[in-house]
Amino acid sequence: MEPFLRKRLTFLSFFWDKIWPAGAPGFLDPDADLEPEPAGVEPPAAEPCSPPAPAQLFRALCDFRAQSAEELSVGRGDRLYALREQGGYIFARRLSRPPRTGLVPITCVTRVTPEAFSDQPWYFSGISRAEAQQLLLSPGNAPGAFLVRPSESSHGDFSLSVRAQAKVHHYRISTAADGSLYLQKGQLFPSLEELLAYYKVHWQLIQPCVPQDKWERPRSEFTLQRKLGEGYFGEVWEGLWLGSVPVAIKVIKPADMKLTDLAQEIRTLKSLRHQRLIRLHAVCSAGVPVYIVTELMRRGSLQAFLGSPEGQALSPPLLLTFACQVAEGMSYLEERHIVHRDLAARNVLVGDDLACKVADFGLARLLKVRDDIYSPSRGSKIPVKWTAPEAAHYCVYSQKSDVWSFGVLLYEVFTYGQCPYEVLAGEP
Ligand SMILES: Nc1ncnc2c1ncn2[C@@H]1O[C@H](COP(=O)(O)OP(=O)(O)OP(=O)(O)O)[C@@H](O)[C@H]1O
Repeated sequence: MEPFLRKRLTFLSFFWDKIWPAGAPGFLDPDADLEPEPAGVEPPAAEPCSPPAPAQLFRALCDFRAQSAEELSVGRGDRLYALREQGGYIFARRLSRPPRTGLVPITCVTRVTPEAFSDQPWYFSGISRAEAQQLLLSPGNAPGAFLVRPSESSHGDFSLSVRAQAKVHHYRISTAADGSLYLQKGQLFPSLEELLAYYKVHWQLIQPCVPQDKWERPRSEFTLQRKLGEGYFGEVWEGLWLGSVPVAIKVIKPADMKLTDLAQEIRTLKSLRHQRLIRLHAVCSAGVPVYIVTELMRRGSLQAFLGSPEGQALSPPLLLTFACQVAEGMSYLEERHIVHRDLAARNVLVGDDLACKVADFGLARLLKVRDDIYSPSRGSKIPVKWTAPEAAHYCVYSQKSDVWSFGVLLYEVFTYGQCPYEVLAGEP
């Protein structure tokens, strides 16, 4: 009865709380009727069996007043669960306020993605359960500190990690069939914000976790051993971290870079993690030159590798696996709304096991602040042969211009590293 009423009449939650007080009064109670998130594999949500894909959740960007019986009035911030898309509308169920269904213009709504929370102090994207634990137990955080992170095993769901004295508890935030969120069965909320507001009161979630910059390391921990190459942003060195871990160290030329912009880009790099993207290990950004420390890819750039005797001997099916790996990395960037702007075989790196990883995805965005250099009027610094016409002519970079560059990269891959449009003078 209670779960049924709570689920159907969410707007009366205050009233249900009076009749059925919350399951976890006072401080954190790990034995409450919760979906604890066990280490390793998270349990499937107990109810219901088919939660909606995150792509079906929308949020209203503005107020919209229904003009006809088929339309649905929404207020800015309302959460909507799209049942279908229909021309320029979504036919949706409103999750906030009294639930109703109807048509809402697609221009008034935006899909809810984890990135939508990136401004929230409690939302930590791209961190694992173990990292959340380490962070919450670090000095600077006290009992009651909490954070929300994307679930590692259940795509589209979230997990809540909460510090209680010297322990951290992890709870799965599940999504019900109608798009509502819950920690305790039957205790449904239309949005993550409302769920947290409720548990802040009932569980004393005291303050969002204070981030520790685990990437920031002293420069003395790194030794430069061998110069690997040089690009627009500076030199790249093979080196050792704490005398033993092999790493690649990009030594940023201070002259060309506004440090505040660089800091913003480094923040982006820290939030991106995918097996097909170069992995950031550490940053030394106190003082100059700034070091950006990444995993070392021993076979260097894909372009150079394809031109080497070993590369020239590769079979076409292997070349196809290279292209697929790059596509996977780029697809992840697209999901995160990052435009690479400089995709080319020279910016893909190859590891010992022939794994390919996309590199320079964060730094390429600094082209925005290098307009004086990359603008079409100044011309020569644009990698013209890889750049889509609208980007080259009007500086309009998008996922579509990245797809253009990917096409050129395919040419490089299947010609074993030949330069595209070889008849055209000028490089690149
Ligand atoms: N993580 C890495 N592991 C191994 N080698 C690397 C790594 N990163 C870069 N390199 C080597 O250093 C060279 C220079 O890299 P960098 O990213 O600075 O310049 P680029 O990509 O060639 O040019 P630009 O940055 O101007 O587009 C690369 O061609 C590659 O051979």
